[in-house]
Amino acid sequence: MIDLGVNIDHVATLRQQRHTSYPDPIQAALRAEEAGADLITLHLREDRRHIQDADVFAIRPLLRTRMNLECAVTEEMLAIACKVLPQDVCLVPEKRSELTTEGGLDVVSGFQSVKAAVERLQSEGIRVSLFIDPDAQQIKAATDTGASVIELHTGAYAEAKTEAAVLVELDRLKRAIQCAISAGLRTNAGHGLHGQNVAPIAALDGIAELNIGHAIVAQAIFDGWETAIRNMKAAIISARLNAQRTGKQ
Ligand SMILES: CC(=O)[C@@H](O)[C@H](O)COP(=O)(O)O
Ligand SMILES: NCC(=O)COP(=O)(O)O
Repeated sequence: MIDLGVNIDHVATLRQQRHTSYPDPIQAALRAEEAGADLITLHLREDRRHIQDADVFAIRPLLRTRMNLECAVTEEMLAIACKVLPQDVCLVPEKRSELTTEGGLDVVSGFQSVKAAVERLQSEGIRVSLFIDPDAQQIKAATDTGASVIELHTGAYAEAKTEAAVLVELDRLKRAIQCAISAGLRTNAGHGLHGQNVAPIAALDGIAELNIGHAIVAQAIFDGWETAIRNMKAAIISARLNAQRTGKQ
């Protein structure tokens, strides 16, 4: 109905803070699957601030669900992805100085390099997703690269400060979903989602998967890892069922 991808990046952030061996992202991934994660998402950043190459290689054969590897469109990352062979790769923009991924990949400006990356990954049997802003031009360009999936960046929605601004962002997302679905794209979403803001996004018919990390790791401090995942999954499924029952999105 709607998949939950649990992003384990910030389990690794905590480990890297002290260069200890714990908390272990491998254990986080396997226990996330037990708690109901439909896939495991992890972002191998160029600066290796959280997930390390060894984590990606170790986790890949152990997963019973699927791996969604997020990475930048660089020769180094594409070569790693072609060695790891995750089921999904999500191509994301990266800025070294950013705290987190600030916006979507500019597929319009970087069309040739994104298209070449999509073709290279697909030739290895990897499904490719493009992490983009909810924008019709970006969706058109994403479709033209031959990618079959997009992930809509929900950061602007998550950061909207007033009710009116939230509604504007939700409307942008709704229009983007319609546009993507008409183009035949599987449409995922994520970034900045948490227990208090996830329901309106999960309710949007057409969203196939939500990727959520930072808030689950944060909530796990209070509730425990598995409970935080189970509660997030219950929240998104209940929002979707409620929308289907009432016809309201
Ligand atoms: C691309 C994306 O949205 C995720 O990778 C998520 O933001 C977690 O990683 P960072 O916090 O390092 O951006
Ligand atoms: N692609 C978004 C993602 O994987 C999770 O983002 P966040 O929940 O850590 O902000």
